[in-house]
This record gives sequence, C-alpha cells and structure tokens, in this order.
Amino acid sequence: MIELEDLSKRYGDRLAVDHLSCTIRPGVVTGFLGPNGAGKSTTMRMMLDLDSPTGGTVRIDGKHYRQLHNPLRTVGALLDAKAVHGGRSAWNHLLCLARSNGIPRSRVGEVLDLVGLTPVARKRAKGFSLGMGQRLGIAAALLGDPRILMFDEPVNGLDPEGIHWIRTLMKSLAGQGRTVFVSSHLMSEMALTADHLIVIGQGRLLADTSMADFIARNARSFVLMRSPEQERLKDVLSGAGITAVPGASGALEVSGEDAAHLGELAARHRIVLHELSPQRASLEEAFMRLTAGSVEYHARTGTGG
Ligand SMILES: Nc1ncnc2c1ncn2[C@@H]1O[C@H](COP(=O)(O)OP(=O)(O)OP(=O)(O)O)[C@@H](O)[C@H]1O
Repeated sequence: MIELEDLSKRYGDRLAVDHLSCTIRPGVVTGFLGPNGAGKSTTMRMMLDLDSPTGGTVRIDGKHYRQLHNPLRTVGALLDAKAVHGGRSAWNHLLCLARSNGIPRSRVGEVLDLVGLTPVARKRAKGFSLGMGQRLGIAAALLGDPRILMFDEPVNGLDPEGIHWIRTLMKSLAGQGRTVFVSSHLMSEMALTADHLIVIGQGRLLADTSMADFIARNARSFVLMRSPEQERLKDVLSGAGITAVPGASGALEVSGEDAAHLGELAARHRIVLHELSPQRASLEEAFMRLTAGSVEYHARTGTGG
C-alpha cells in the first residue's frame, strides 16, 4: 500500500504537486492520469525518495522509503527506461543491482526470462531499442520480487505484442495481491488495464475512484437510433416522454434509456430500425472532460495560419 498525505512539491513559484492525499491499494491496478505537466512524475519521484517533498508525507507499507531495510525488495519502479549504464550488458546491469541489494544472483536469469530478454542478455544495453530498454527497466523493477510496483509510462516504445504483454503482466501482479501503480497517456490501454484511477491536474487531486465510476460520472452514454421513419420515431419517443436529439451522424441520440426498452417501443409502433446501438462512453472522453480546465499545453487544430 502507498499512502500520500498532504503531499506537496514546489519548484520556485510553481506548485507542481499541491496537497495531494490518496491511498494506492494492493490487489488492483491503479492508473495514474493527468495532462502533461500535471505532476505525475514528480509525485512518483517523491514516492521513491528521489525528490524531497516541500510538505506532506509518503508512506510505503506504513514506512518512509528511507526506513525500508531493502527498498528493492519492497518497491520496484520503472521511471526512466534510459537510466541504464549503456556500456553494461543487460545481465551485468541487473547483476549489479542484485548484488547491491542483497538479491540472489539466480533472480537475474529469472527476470530476464520473464521480460523476454534472455537471448540478448549479454549484449550491451547501449544498442537496445526503446522497447528493449523498457523491458530491461521492468526486469529491474521485478528483481527484488517486491510487493509494490510503480511504472511511469511503461508501454512507451513497445509494439502491440509488448503492450499486450505489459497489460497481462500488470494484471497478474495485481492478481497476486501486489500494489500496482501505473501512469500512461494511452487512454485506450489504460481503460483495458486499470481497475482504479487517480487523476490529477495542476498538481491537485481531481478523482480517486473506480474506472467504471469515473467513466459513468464524467462521460455521457447514449443509444443511437436510426430509422427510415426518423420523424415518426422521434414523435413516438416524445409521446413516451423520451427526448431524442439528432446526432452528428444523422441518427437520433437518446440518453438515459435502455436500448432494449427503446427497441420494444419502436416495435410496438411498427417502426423499422436500421440501427439501435448503445454507445459506451470512453475513458478518453471522460478524461478530457474532467481535465479540460487543467490542461496547460494546448495545440491548435488545423494547419492554417
Ligand atoms: N526539476 C524540476 N525543476 C523545475 N520544475 C520542474 C522540475 N520537475 C518538474 N517540474 C515542473 O513541475 C511540473 C510537473 O511536472 P511533472 O514532470 O511531474 O509532470 P507530469 O505529469 O509527469 O508530466 P508529463 O505527462 O508531461 O510527463 C511541470 O510544470 C514541470 O515543468
């Protein structure tokens, strides 16, 4: 478990993390979301004592990071995949880490196998692709078989097979009762991986809730209805006290009603339907809606002057 209490970090006149309090629990994958510059990396660095808070505390299984006897055995992290001594082989990099943290040598081969790097274990990390670097970073995080794992943008640079592997790995680590905390800007991937979400904007906590609840609260779900008798359909719906609005695609959009109920209503009035499809709100939509006010870096759409 990771507990943040009133955690703050100031850089000059900028409050990068602003009185953040939340608990990251074991047994589930917790996603950490926020627009660019929201303070995610700073928060993760403070969790690992790589940066000191201006105020507040972080507790890892009830202790401050510095009080952990063998930190790598308690918490493993992938923060910056490039933070590897490029001249060393993957094997040597992990062996050095193992030696300095009282981890048996046999574990090096195990984690290399787990991340699929055994065939290149003796090659210098300098020649690794971005995806191989990520895998090596993940191997390092898993080296001490820790109860808590933190991954900052772990799918960065991975191909679809690698992304699928990471997703499965995180879910299985959480399934073993570990605490898994992961940041990513890939919303579709996060939607498939995380059970719980912590969302920040400009350093402040915006949401701490389950994935399902987050989407239900912040994005609209509706049913699309299309018929060759669109006007009559609209009248029938209106007669039943149901509001339908024309959507961008020309179909009618109905919020707050069950698709089965709408289909039965149309059938009772012998109205042919060409489409009756529930539209599930996406995590991306919910995220954009919630964080709209705290996005700092806006690009202009279009290429015109
Ligand atoms: N060492 C530093 N010195 C000064 N300002 C910093 C430092 N590190 C981060 N910041 C600032 O703190 C704020 C939060 O940055 P941080 O990297 O934690 O955000 P983030 O949510 O991880 O962003 P991204 O999604 O772009 O990686 C930003 O405004 C950033 O410029």
